Amino acid sequence: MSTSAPTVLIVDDEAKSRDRLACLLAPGGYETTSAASGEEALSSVASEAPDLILIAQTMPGIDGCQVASILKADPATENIPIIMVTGVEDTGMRQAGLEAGAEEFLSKPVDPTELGLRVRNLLRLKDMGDLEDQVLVLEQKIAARTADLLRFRTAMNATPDALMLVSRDTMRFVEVNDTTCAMLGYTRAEMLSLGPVALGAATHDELEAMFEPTPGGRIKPRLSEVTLHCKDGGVVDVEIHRQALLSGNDWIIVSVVRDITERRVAQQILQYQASHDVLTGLPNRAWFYEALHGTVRATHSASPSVAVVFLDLDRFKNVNDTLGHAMGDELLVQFSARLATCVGERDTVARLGGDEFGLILMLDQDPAHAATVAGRIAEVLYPPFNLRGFEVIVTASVGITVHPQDGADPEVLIKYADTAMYEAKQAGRDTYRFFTAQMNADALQRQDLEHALRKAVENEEFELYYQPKLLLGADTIVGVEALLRWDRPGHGLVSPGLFVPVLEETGLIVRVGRWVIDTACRQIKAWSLHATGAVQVSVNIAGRQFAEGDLEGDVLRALAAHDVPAALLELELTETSLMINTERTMQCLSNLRAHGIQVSVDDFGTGYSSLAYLRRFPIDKLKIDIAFIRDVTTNADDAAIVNAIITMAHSLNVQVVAEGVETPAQKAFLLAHGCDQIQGYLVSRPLPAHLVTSLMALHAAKVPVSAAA
Ligand SMILES: Nc1nc2c(ncn2[C@@H]2O[C@H](COP(=O)(O)O[C@H]3[C@@H](O)[C@H](n4cnc5c(=O)[nH]c(N)nc54)O[C@@H]3COP(=O)(O)O)[C@@H](O)[C@H]2O)c(=O)[nH]1
Repeated sequence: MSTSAPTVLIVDDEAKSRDRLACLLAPGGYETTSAASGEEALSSVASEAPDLILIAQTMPGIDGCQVASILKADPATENIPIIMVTGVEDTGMRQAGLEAGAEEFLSKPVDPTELGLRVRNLLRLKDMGDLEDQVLVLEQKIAARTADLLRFRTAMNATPDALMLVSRDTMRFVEVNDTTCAMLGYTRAEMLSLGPVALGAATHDELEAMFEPTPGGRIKPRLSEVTLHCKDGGVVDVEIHRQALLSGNDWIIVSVVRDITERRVAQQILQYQASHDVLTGLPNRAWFYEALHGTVRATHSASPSVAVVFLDLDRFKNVNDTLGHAMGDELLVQFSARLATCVGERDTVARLGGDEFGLILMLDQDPAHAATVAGRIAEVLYPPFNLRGFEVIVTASVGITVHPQDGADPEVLIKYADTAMYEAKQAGRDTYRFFTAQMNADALQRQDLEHALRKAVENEEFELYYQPKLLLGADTIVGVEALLRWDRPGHGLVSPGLFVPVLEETGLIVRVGRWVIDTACRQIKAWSLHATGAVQVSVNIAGRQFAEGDLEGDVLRALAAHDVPAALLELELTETSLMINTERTMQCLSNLRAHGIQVSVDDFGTGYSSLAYLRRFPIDKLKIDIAFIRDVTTNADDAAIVNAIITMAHSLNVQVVAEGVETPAQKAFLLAHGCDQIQGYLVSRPLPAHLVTSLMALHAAKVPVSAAA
């Protein structure tokens, strides 16, 4: 509704009438305009619509009725009230005017009071009509806005993500969806009284930073992962995608918030699996290395010094081999639990792989604390492990190195701990060793030896020497033992006592052992073709040759390749190698023996087996270890043991060879007690094949063999 003066358009072809009407309306405060014809009236309305029209019914050209019907037919002008002014009091004319759309009639001469009343009433009615129209328009707008809002809310609530709109002015939420409320446990009203800062979603500064444009003038969206606080005190991990937007004249931040609890849990599980050992639940090697790097970096703040400890279970392989892998696993699980009780809260225990474990110990003051822990480990290992009814006793070898005294680099510390552990093994197991500089020198030397041995295998730097065995009583050479020799370039002959253990540890013995068998068979053949005649040759077989190689195949192939009778080859095995991998070893020996190959047990007496135990194996000979022969003539115990071995072996139909016989007195003792053969420096040192050939020739010519040696 207009607040300015109402406008009235006066239409009449007579100027006098127009003026009179204008005069009559002036006191009412109306603003009047005039038109002299129907055409002029229509154009005036088109340019500016009046609030009311006073129009003469009869006019030349377009008359009052025509103007009325045109205006009433147009929605833009249909609401303008029209008073038709007529000079003719005629019912037909009046009816035509009403039909054309005029609201009122006035007769000329127009009564001023009536004119005033009719104009006022019609304008009031029009105002009311305008108001209704406006209310209607407003209602329509409100309905449209409500529908918009509903659509917006429905859309917001339809997404599984939480949506939050934040006003920049207040830094509070101005709109949130149902998911937000469900996620955080607040009602919508409660949410609208809060802001992102209160939920822990961001700091005020971080939110303000959202509005900083890039150098190119863009407001960039941001992605972040945070933990939101819920109403009940709980938390929820979320990923928030934020974008600052201009909404009308206000800036808002639109945040799309996604619950990533499941993703985080999955990540944590993956992380755990990547850093922990599945079997024992202990941290794994990768984690241990990472922890050691971190500890060494922080040593000065965390602890003045740190011990790195490597631990290896002794003869764990035996448990796997004899009781099976499931029992081996069970042992590792039980051991891990015991090990964890040996360290403090700040220390680390990890499984490095197999039966190898690593510890990082915080040594507040005293490096000897590491020795205390090693002692505790020995103690917790003392009670036997119960593996589904089987009682198993286990010991461990422990190597310790201390940072920063021994080294600063984690890799070096790990190497040193490993070296110290190796030394503990070498010292007889079930003990611990602190790393020393000498150990490092030894380790480097061993590394050098290992490297040179690998080259020796490639370059075929090995040779076989042979040591004769004498048949007691007859004093004839009945065989020889093949002994490996290595002429190391630049070093000369290296003692087998030094390099054979390295060949065994590295597994190179499998390849070298195959070469020994082949070379021995070639030599048997050579002697068979020589005047000396056939000679039985025994070769030493290492335990790993049973476990890893194809010993049976190697032996049969060598015999066939050199066309050698099986009876001329003897295999010498230590008691220990017989006890490892028992089933496989026994099967292999039985098969070879079935081909006629002889089997002898070397170094007898140094292991823990009894003769009764050895009966299970298909063996032909026992070689009494040099340790019992050395003092056999002076030590009553050794004499008794040797005597007992000879008697028991004979009762089992097994021949006896005495090793390391150096004196005629030893020989006499052994002859007197029924020993079958002797081997030792008294007969001959190990010799190259051609010298053994000469020795056998001399022997055949009845030259005393001791003189030839
Ligand atoms: N798996 C393999 N092991 C092998 C092979 N060749 C040798 N070896 C083993 O190396 C160890 C040391 O051997 P070696 O230095 O050759 O010593 C042998 C003899 O020289 C020594 N011996 C012989 N008689 C005497 C003696 O009167 N006194 C004395 N002090 N030593 C003597 O004994 C060694 C032979 O021992 P054994 O094998 O137990 O019969 C040694 O363990 C070898 O077995 C190989 O090819 N494979």
